[in-house]
Amino acid sequence: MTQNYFNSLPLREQLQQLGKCRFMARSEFADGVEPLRGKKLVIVGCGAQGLNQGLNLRDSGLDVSYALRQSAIEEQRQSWKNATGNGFTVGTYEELIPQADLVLNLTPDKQHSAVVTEVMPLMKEGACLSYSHGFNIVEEGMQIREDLTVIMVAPKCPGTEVREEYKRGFGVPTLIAVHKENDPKGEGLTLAKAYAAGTGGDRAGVLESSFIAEVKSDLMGEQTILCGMLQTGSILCFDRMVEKGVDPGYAAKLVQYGWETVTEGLKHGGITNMMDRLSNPAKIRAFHLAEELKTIMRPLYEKHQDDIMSGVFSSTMMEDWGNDDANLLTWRAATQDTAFEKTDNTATEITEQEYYDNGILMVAMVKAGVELAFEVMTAAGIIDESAYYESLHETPLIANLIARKKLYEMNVVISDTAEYGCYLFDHACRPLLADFMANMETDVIGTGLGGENGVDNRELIAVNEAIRSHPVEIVGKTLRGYMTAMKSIR
Ligand SMILES: NC(=O)C1=CN([C@@H]2O[C@H](COP(=O)(O)OP(=O)(O)OC[C@H]3O[C@@H](n4cnc5c(N)ncnc54)[C@H](OP(=O)(O)O)[C@@H]3O)[C@@H](O)[C@H]2O)C=CC1
Ligand SMILES: CC[C@](O)(C(C)=O)C(=O)O
Ligand SMILES: [Mg+2]
Ligand SMILES: [Mg+2]
Repeated sequence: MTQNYFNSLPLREQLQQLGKCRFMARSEFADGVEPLRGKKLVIVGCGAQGLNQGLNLRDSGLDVSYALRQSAIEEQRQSWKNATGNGFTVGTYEELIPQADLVLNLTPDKQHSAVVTEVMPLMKEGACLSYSHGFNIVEEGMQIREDLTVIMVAPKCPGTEVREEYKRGFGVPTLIAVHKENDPKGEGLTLAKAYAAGTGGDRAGVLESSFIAEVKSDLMGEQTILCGMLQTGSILCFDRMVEKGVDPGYAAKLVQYGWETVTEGLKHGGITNMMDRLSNPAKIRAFHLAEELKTIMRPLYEKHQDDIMSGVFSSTMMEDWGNDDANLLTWRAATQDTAFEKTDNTATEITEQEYYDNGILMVAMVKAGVELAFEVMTAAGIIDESAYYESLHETPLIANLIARKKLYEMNVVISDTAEYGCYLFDHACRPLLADFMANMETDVIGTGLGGENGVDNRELIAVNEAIRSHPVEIVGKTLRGYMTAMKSIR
């Protein structure tokens, strides 16, 4: 039985690693993928991250192949199809791992202990093992052979986006880290930088972080604003509209595409721009609704962060892993069974502006969720830049997944830890918001404010000031500025 690594550290070390976050200069990537050129990169697993990272790394000139478990090869499962269908060499662990200079573990987190235990004895002396999420190291306390270097390259995006951005000539923001206990040759950072350059991450912004900061912020973001809040908001907004007589097909469409539309505004100009897309009276309504939501939900957000910090969340989830995912599978089935999921959309067109005008409550939920996640993360010692990526930055990407095929699709594409945490949040948040929702009328969700258009100038000025001065807006403006600058110099 391994021990939670974070909990084993003295407080000062915990705080130091939680606060580790340095935005790296583009010049630090001047060597590009050179440190990995000619080396053998073997990816274990060919799913959401495995396939897309592998395609990028190969297109960047690196030698990539896939080690899959024997059964996946024999049964020609999806992972085998993904890899062979894209012309990659595929082999068993025994065939490929012993020659690998870098083994990229891109299997689901719940398999990491088993996979690493099997792969590690096959790895050659002095090779490097990488992860895209620090769960196994931080929460499970996985012990890695002393001669091996252990790094993390964690794209802050779903795998599909990792590939799409690369094909557009860019990349996605990425956190890199070296596990302090496993850097025998002092080459971890060089390898992590080359790997991040190979995926295109260096063109979008790389944070030098720690395994701990990545895990504690990633889990928080995905459970609360990214997936939990959007799932809860979808179900509550749909059900309330139908209850109040809105056509179910219209309600389903407004919710399914509404998140994507309003968070497109967020992507370009933060909460300020998303709120500016509303009329002045609607903005003031959304602002007050968001304030109310923040008051009601703050204890829940804090509970999620506390449980993540203490290890309660991970041990609860690991119990479910040991129980053949009994809870996860029940919750997944229940999500598929919601009225929102099962209702067909109307064929009637909803214009871009109508999504804002008739979705004031959805805008308020996004604002409240992003701000709360950011506030609670930073209060726990996570640095603003990390908190921004794990809240505001990723929200539009997850909203895109809902636009594709509603909540089921979102839960399929995100990682297993994200899916589990999303259900936990959703099941606690829906009852918490029951009284609040009972007061919502169709003017804020479904039909819009109509002729209501008077505002008090002083109130509008105060609301605008409060929106613009939130810390997530300050750091967001800087980070989006870097991304725009990087795009424009290519
Ligand atoms: N999903 C995402 O967008 C993100 C994921 N990450 C991280 O990336 C890592 C990979 O996650 P993700 O891409 O979602 O994983 P997926 O669930 O998409 O892919 C899993 C792959 O691993 C294989 N696999 C499953 N079980 C085992 C096992 N026991 N032994 C060996 N191979 C196995 C599967 O193939 P088969 O079953 O055919 O063998 C499949 O190819 C995780 O650490 C995750 O936290 C980080 C950022 C975002
Ligand atoms: C949903 C969030 C994420 O953390 C991600 C795509 O970054 C995941 O684990 O899937
Ligand atoms: Mg993430
Ligand atoms: Mg995650």
